[in-house]
Amino acid sequence: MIITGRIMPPALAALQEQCEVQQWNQAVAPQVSQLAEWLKDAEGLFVSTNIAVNEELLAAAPKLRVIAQSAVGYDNIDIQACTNRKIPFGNTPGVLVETTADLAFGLLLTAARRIHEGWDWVRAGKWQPGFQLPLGVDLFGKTLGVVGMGAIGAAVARRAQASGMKVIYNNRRPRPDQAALNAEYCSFENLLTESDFIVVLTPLTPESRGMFGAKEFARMKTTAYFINAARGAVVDTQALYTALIEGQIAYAALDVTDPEPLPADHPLIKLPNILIAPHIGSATTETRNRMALLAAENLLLGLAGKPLITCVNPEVNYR
Ligand SMILES: NC(=O)C1=CN([C@@H]2O[C@H](COP(=O)(O)OP(=O)(O)OC[C@H]3O[C@@H](n4cnc5c(N)ncnc54)[C@H](O)[C@@H]3O)[C@@H](O)[C@H]2O)C=CC1
Ligand SMILES: O=C(O)C(=O)CO
Repeated sequence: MIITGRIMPPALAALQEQCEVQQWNQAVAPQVSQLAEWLKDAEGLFVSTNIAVNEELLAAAPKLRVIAQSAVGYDNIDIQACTNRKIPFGNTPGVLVETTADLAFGLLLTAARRIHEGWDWVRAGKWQPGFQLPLGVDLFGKTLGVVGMGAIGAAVARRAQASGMKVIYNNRRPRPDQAALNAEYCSFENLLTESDFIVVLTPLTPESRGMFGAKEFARMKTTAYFINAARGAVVDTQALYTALIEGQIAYAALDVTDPEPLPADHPLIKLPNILIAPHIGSATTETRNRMALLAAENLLLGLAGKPLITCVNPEVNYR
């Protein structure tokens, strides 16, 4: 089997105990051509989100019987192409929910209270008597709009409610547990106009790609804070840049960008009203171990011809 990047040691050990493992050990993800020799004979593939599993890769790996990814989002995977070849694909839902919600809500709180700007001032020796930093904004009493009220969205909603915020949300459909969530379903258009803070947690799909563009930013409050912890391409980056420089919205906080990594000279980085984290939503030791172990378990099950625990294309999962 092949591992296309570095993975957490316990998961690596579990895989090495049971299979012959070929691992790509460089920081930059491999091209299909660089894996060609390994792919010819590989029966299992352990990937991460920085590699595309597409027709080209699958055609180079005729013996593949299972693919596992240590991430919940799978916009980098051509699921139909896997299904056509009867290859089950497993992701890692659930195990990263609270950790990613902490980061998304942490971005919201940090941006609202300008914690990162304050620290920059202190570190630069600018802390003088009197207060010269721009003031932050309160969370309590404000409205949070969650776009994509799935597992992580709901965990963010709970954090916001504990901070005294009202929560509204937009989803593909209203949630059956809406009363327990204590959050009101509303149209995408109304969410844009009513929210003081917007947190995006949808998967990246053909429908959600570019769903935040010039028209959507123009509808938001000029005081709105926009937080994206989903995937960079859900947002039109140029439109976000324009909205921030023209004051159509107040602030953005991003854990994901388009492109990724964001080049060091990218115009977004120079803006005063933005906070960007390098895609660290699930990046704690505990959660990265849980994710890698679940992916390793999926992979070993698939190789044994048994059902994967979390399979995105159940019609070809083993039975
Ligand atoms: N920043 C990071 O490190 C991480 C990012 N993610 C991203 O967050 C996404 C969500 O993860 P989960 O909450 O576990 O998934 P989930 O499947 O539980 O929730 C996704 C929700 O989005 C809704 N949705 C789908 N398309 C939509 C659309 N066009 N408009 C409105 N709502 C839509 C679905 O109905 C569902 O309720 C992942 O797909 C991934 O891309 C996930 C983990 C870590
Ligand atoms: O799980 C995911 O989808 C991620 O983005 C990485 O944690």
